[in-house]
Amino acid sequence: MTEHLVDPGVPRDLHAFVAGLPKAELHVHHVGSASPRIVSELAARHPDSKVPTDPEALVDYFTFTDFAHFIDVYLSVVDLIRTPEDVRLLTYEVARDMARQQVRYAELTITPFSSTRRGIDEGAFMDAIEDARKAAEAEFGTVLRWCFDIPGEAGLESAEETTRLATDDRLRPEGLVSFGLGGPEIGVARPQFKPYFDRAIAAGLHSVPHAGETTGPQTVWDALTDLRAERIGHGTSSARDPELLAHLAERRIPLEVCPTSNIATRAVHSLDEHPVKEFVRAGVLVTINSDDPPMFGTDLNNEYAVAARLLGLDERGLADLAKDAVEASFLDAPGKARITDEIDTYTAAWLAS
Ligand SMILES: Nc1ncnc2c1ncn2[C@@H]1O[C@H](CCC(=O)c2cccc(C(=O)O)c2)[C@@H](O)[C@H]1O
Ligand SMILES: [Zn+2]
Repeated sequence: MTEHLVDPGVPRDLHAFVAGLPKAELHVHHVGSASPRIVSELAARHPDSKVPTDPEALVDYFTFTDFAHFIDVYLSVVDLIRTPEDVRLLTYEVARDMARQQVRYAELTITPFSSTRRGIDEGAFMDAIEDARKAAEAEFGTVLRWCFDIPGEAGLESAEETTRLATDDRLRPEGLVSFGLGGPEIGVARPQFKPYFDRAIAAGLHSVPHAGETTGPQTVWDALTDLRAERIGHGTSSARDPELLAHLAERRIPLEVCPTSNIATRAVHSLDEHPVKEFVRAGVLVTINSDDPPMFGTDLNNEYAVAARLLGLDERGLADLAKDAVEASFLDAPGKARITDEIDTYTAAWLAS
């Protein structure tokens, strides 16, 4: 964890434990993971961009007034990715940053529509992410899988295009495991995307839409009923509906909780008011994630430290949280067993020292 991300409410040795803990991340966006280092490199390639390259100016640039402002800024970073080589660089360097945090496995949410509509050739796009995935696994030991998401606000044209890219056997990349829906929720009702999710699910993809991040619990119900969600991106407003919490707990539908993101986009007022405690109390399977880490001034290790503070966890509690993410992932059984064993071995050695 970088020095500025030390949560003062968490003991230093717990931070050190988290830094070395093998982890899986299930909710993290491709473009939203571009660190200042990566943004600078991309901006140097495309100097006409309005995105600042200086890390200090980026901190201001990445301060959001609300969710809509966040999406505007997000799209300005999307505009920096113009060639298949940009896509490859971003993907490979994001994996390097993950490996530094002992992330062994990540499902990275990619919005291919945003790149193809900006003129990147679809085949070259797929080759770029796959090439980076294979290089990252070989060189950093981090296994990447993809979730292709529909940018809902871009309309049904984007839903059609994303579904085509995710299901056409000639295009669909080997690393693709799931299908999502992102962007603003207000005015973007989930049920209209049912036919697209039906096609993606029929093609063998898992359903993982964002829901209940910026709208109420009905959006989560819609994601469950119409989009057959197997996990929910955020699901923050589920806390307002006890029946929904009971349903999520009973069906073992995990929530992909991203605490700092919810504060940065002003979906939740403060960390102390974050409903993660209520989720755990209701027996819902919680996974901890970073969403768009550099844009929110966080990283996955910091999100685990925040969770430790909000949930009162010690080393064993944090190891259980890390194992829950592995369990909720779409990794195969031997892959899950390998990371789970590694978490147990690491934790036992730490506690014995
Ligand atoms: N916390 C988040 N919660 C939700 N989504 C998040 C979050 N973080 C990142 N995203 C990403 O933002 C994208 C938004 C893209 C979008 O709205 C849009 C609209 C119109 C045109 C275009 C275009 O490309 O031309 C794009 C989503 O697809 C998603 O992957
Ligand atoms: Zn997200």
